[in-house]
Amino acid sequence: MAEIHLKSLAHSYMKNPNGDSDYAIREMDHIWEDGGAYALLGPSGCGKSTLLNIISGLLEPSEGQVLFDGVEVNHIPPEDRNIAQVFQFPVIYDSMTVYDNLAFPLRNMKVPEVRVTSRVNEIAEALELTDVLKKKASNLSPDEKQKISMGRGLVRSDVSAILFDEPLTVIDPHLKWKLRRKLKQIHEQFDITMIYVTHDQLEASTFAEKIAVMYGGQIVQFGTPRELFERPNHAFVGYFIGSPGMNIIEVERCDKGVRFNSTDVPLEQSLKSLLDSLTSSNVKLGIRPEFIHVWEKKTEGAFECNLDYVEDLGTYKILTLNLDGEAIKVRLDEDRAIPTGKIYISFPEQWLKIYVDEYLIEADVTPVNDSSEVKL
Ligand SMILES: Nc1ncnc2c1ncn2[C@@H]1O[C@H](COP(=O)(O)OP(=O)(O)OP(=O)(O)O)[C@@H](O)[C@H]1O
Repeated sequence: MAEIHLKSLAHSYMKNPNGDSDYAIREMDHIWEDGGAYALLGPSGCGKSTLLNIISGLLEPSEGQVLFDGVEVNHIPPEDRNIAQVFQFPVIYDSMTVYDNLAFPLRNMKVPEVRVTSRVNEIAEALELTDVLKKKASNLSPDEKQKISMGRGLVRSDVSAILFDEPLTVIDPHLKWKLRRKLKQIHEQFDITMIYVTHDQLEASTFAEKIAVMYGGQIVQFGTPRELFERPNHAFVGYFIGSPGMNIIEVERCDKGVRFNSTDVPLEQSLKSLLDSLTSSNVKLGIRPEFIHVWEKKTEGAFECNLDYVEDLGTYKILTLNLDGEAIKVRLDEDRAIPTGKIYISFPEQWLKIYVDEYLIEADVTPVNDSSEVKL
């Protein structure tokens, strides 16, 4: 196992890059600690596969270093890096039995057959493949095939890390959840560093202890699911995490705090002072739909809105409100009645976030309580 350190790492597919937009990975420093279960989450094209391929050695970075336990591996080929990679589509030998598929990486390394047998049986049991060990791989379902791919990564005891590149893409939705749980169990059992690439926040948060959110070739936040939800460091994280994502409104400074159209939103004094000390005019207000208070009557500090429409999603409802020309999403529990007539909303101070040049600014930093699970 190994700690994976990406040091001043950047990658451009171009020979002579000229500016940020020519880079698939913009300069980053990041450490994946030994034995962690991580997700790399981000939209299509943000650089996830490029980063994974750099770690596995399929791609050499154009700048910076990849260090395994402090040793640079930039020029070490994938087969000598002790990294297993599981791709979207299962990489297995269809004509071989499941047993021979799992044994293949060990036999390649000339591991004695007795040890091959015990390791293959151990991995097959962990992945619930014992009953199909003698079957030809070609006769199996896509999820069983993907489990063989995972097993081929796990079977080598010298593996430093397993990288999963959207491994559940070809799996039926009802089996995805089962396989994710299995992966989590496997991580606990074998204690291997795992990095799981996905663009699906639910997959990321059910698998990973910590999630790296990528956007535009950079890791914009690395944190627990709760940290990403309660304190998005970057406006993109606010928008991308949560269903629906954070309400993000472009604002300008005013006497009390910030303003959009003719609506003034007061800010707590220390936050306002911090905002006033910065010069950028790229200022945004963020508030999660879950944290907005809904009132049925005019209430001090609450804003009057019109209800545009309601989506009933069973366990909760999403209201789309019009607040002074801005569409604001509010999430209400199923047992809350939808107010009729005018609706009044307020933004509790602790959940009101201010972003300057897309990054969160905070006057008082209180730690996020990570003891309970977060629902995304
Ligand atoms: N071989 C390549 N040559 C040139 N540009 C590439 C190559 N591979 C990827 N890119 C570009 O690099 C950027 C990052 O791509 P990458 O595939 O790493 O993103 P991703 O987050 O994995 O996306 P997806 O989820 O769609 O696979 C994109 O702009 C992409 O077009």
